[in-house]
Amino acid sequence: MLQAGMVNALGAMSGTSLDGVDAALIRTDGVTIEGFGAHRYRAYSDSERAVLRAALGRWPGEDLGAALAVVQRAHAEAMAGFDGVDIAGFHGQTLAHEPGGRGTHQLGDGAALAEALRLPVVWDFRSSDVRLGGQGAPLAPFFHFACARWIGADQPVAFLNLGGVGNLTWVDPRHPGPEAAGALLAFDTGPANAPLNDLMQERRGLPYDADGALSLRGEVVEGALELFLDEGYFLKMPPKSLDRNDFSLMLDLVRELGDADAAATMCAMAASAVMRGMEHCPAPPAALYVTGGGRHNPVMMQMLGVSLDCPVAPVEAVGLDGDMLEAQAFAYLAVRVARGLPTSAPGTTGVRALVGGGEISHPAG
Ligand SMILES: Nc1ncnc2c1ncn2[C@@H]1O[C@H](COP(=O)(O)OP(=O)(O)OP(=O)(O)O)[C@@H](O)[C@H]1O
Ligand SMILES: CC(=O)N[C@H]1[C@@H]2OC[C@@H](O2)[C@@H](O)[C@@H]1O[C@H](C)C(=O)O
Repeated sequence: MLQAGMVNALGAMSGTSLDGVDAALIRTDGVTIEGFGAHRYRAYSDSERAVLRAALGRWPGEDLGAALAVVQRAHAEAMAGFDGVDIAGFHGQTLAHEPGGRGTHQLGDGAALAEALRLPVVWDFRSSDVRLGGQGAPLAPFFHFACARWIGADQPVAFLNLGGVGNLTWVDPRHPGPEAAGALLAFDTGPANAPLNDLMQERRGLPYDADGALSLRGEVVEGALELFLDEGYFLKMPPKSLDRNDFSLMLDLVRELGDADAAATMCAMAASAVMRGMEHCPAPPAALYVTGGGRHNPVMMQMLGVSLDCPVAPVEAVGLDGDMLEAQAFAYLAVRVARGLPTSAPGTTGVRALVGGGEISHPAG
């Protein structure tokens, strides 16, 4: 087991948007963040993305050779050449997520990556949580607790990740640690960018609505928004988590709309899902800090700002890097796993007791 003390951890994340791999260094003992280091983004090529897209929804045992080769190559490239790394965290690519059913599937071979990088690699972070009755997601909340301390928060704050799917963490940093009952409440809010990306691909042949250019020109269609908010998911109490395509109905709801109105309405759906999610928070947070690609969409940000009762700002406002926060999270979690510390709790994934998820692979010799 890794001894207590500060180490340099390199984390990598390939998110549900399938855009590429983020890799980032942090210095931590798995409790406190001492500082952040170098980072890199390695994009998937169009052909690599097509291979990964075709593998979505597949489970271990199915034909995944081509997708696995893409994941391994992209991560080996993204994570190579960083100086002074002690340990690595490898999330893998989520292909399927069905916590109450078949489980959760992150494609990736940590043992092979440990050989390629010649580093100890922590991987398969979510399975044990699911096996013990948890959602297996979100897992960033323990890191968010450390971030709240790092930014000097002395009252509850919230972090919102607007990735393909949205997830919200409410943190009370006055507790002694993230494992304390009541320190964290976290869950997936609903779809964020994934359906908007699918719309852009379908109608414009573009991967996403860059800087909200199309959404800015549209009007929100209230009828479609109301139908969306009728979904039972929003009434469900946390814990709750989503697969990328759980809300494919969203595209159907905007099918008859013009491109700009459809895009604007989808932004409103993502923002309203967050608004509904905020109702679950035990107390209003002092601020909501937004991370993930959606913070670059001014329409989504503006809608959040007007609909929430607390200040809304990108995480950069408090000195964090919203493009790298998830990669940093899996670096931090890798150190926790290696030190035998928990990575999820009843308030984050709904697991019955504290769980430290993840396997550790060491390079041979
Ligand atoms: N400049 C921009 N303008 C508008 N949207 C953007 C911009 N940059 C990124 N995005 C959106 O953010 C998405 C990527 O976000 P991010 O990298 O946080 O997602 P992810 O990590 O793949 O997803 P998840 O967190 O669900 O696993 C893009 O697919 C796009 O929809
Ligand atoms: C199963 C899975 O990969 N879930 C992701 C996804 O992307 C956002 C949201 O859905 C969140 O639940 C999670 O990722 C973040 C990093 C998390 O675990 O905290």
